Formats: sequence, C-alpha cells, structure tokens
Amino acid sequence: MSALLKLQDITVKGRSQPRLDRVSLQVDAGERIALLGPSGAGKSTLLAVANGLLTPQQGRVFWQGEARARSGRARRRQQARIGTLWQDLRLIEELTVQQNLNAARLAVWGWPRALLNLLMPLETKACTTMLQRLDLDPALLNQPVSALSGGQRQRVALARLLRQEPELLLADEPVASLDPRLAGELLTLLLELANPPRALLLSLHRPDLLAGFDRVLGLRAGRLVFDQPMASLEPGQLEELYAGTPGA
Ligand SMILES: Nc1ncnc2c1ncn2[C@@H]1O[C@H](COP(=O)(O)OP(=O)(O)OP(=O)(O)O)[C@@H](O)[C@H]1O
Repeated sequence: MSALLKLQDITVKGRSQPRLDRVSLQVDAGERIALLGPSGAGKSTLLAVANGLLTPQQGRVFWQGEARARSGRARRRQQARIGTLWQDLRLIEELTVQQNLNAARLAVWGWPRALLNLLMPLETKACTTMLQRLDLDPALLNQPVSALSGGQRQRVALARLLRQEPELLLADEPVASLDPRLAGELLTLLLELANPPRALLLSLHRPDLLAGFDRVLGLRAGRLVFDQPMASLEPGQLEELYAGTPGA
C-alpha cells in the first residue's frame, strides 16, 4: 500500500510541555487506524496537524510523498483530499441539507459557483445519491439542518464528508457524546465508508470500541507510545496508556 500521509518528527509546543513530542507515523491507503490516549494526550493536536489546520514548530508533513505546501492553492488542493468529521459536526444550521452537502465542494468550486449554490442549490443528483448511500430520505435535501434529529445530523455530516471525495478521513472523538447505540452505529458507518483505498484515522476515548480497526496508536503526554496492528494489542498496554488518569 502507498503512503497517504507521513508525519516525521513532529513537535508542537505547548504552554508548559509539548502538545506533540517528536511524533512520527505513516498512514497508508486503505488503513483504518484508531488513535487512543487519555485526555490531554495530544490526539486533537495530532489530527489538526494531519489535516493541515496546525503547522508544527518542528518536523515535516508529507502528503502522498510530497512535502506539505506552506500556503496557497497547492496547500488547499492537498487539504481538499483530507476530510474531517468533527465532534460537534459543524453543520450550518440555517442552511438546507443540500447546501450543507455542497459546502464540501467549495474548495474545488471557486466563489462564483459557491455563491450561486446559496441562491439555487446545485448538483441535486449527486446530493441525492449521497443521502441514499447513508440511508437518508432524499426529501430531506430541502430541509434546514435545524429540523433534523441527532441521528440524521450525523449521517448528513458523513454524507458531506463523502461529498468532499477525500482519500483520508479523520475523525476527532466522533462518539464521545453519543449513547452506546448511536456510537456503535456511527463507528460501523465510518468503518464502512473508509473502504480501501480510502484510509481512516479516528481518535477514541473508548478501547471497548476497537473492533474493525486494523491498527492502533497510543498517545500519552504528546508521545507516541505504541503503533501496531490491532491484533497484537495487549490489555497491559492499555492499562499503561491510561495509568493514573481519571477513569483509569
Ligand atoms: N490551542 C491550544 N494552545 C495551547 N495548548 C493547547 C491548545 N489546545 C490544547 N492544548 C494543550 O495541548 C495538550 C494536548 O491537547 P489535545 O486537545 O490535543 O489532547 P486530546 O488528547 O485531544 O485531549 P481530549 O481527549 O481531552 O480531547 C493539552 O495539554 C492541552 O491543554
């Protein structure tokens, strides 16, 4: 498999200690990776470096073998290949489902088409297909997001993510605030959507939900303490990862 994302010796400084401390890892096409670690370990920071929102003080980031562009069109083009599912979903409440889905295309559309989409939502057929793929009724396309249930919102957020046509999916603790049923459903969906060659890197607080992942990373105090196939993870490694933290 080929490398999608490579982080090399990444350090992000923090107030008293580094948020990430010389972290190196690679995400290959088709991998489904769970990122574990106690609160404050640096999981969100690592995902922010991965999606390009945060530039590390030290180290290098490569996307498909090329050094990450510092700014401009090349950077946006690289970032458009990486889709992020945020814990709070970041849907735009007052806009319709279709306008929200199309928000995923703004990076490639340019502003005239983006403006037109606000007046007259575009690409209805592609949006309908996306909703159907996520078992949502296409009649929802014209509904404002504010009218949807919690479960529908999650699926719309996933549909928007897919509409971006990313090669790498990132998700920052997507199940943290969900009841067990919704959490299980969302993880199953994400694992299904991350079908090869697409890859998934997902941070998680819950080691009980690791089924279906190929690889697991353990982060503690900004350091990568393990990076291995899921099948070889030992219970003792989890105990050590969470030792001395609340709830451990
Ligand atoms: N914007 C920021 N500026 C400075 N330090 C920050 C900032 N955001 C987070 N930190 C610090 O960086 C460290 C890592 O935080 P991060 O949010 O990446 O951890 P996390 O593993 O995602 O935690 P959680 O599971 O609680 O979300 C923590 O010590 C945190 O206080």
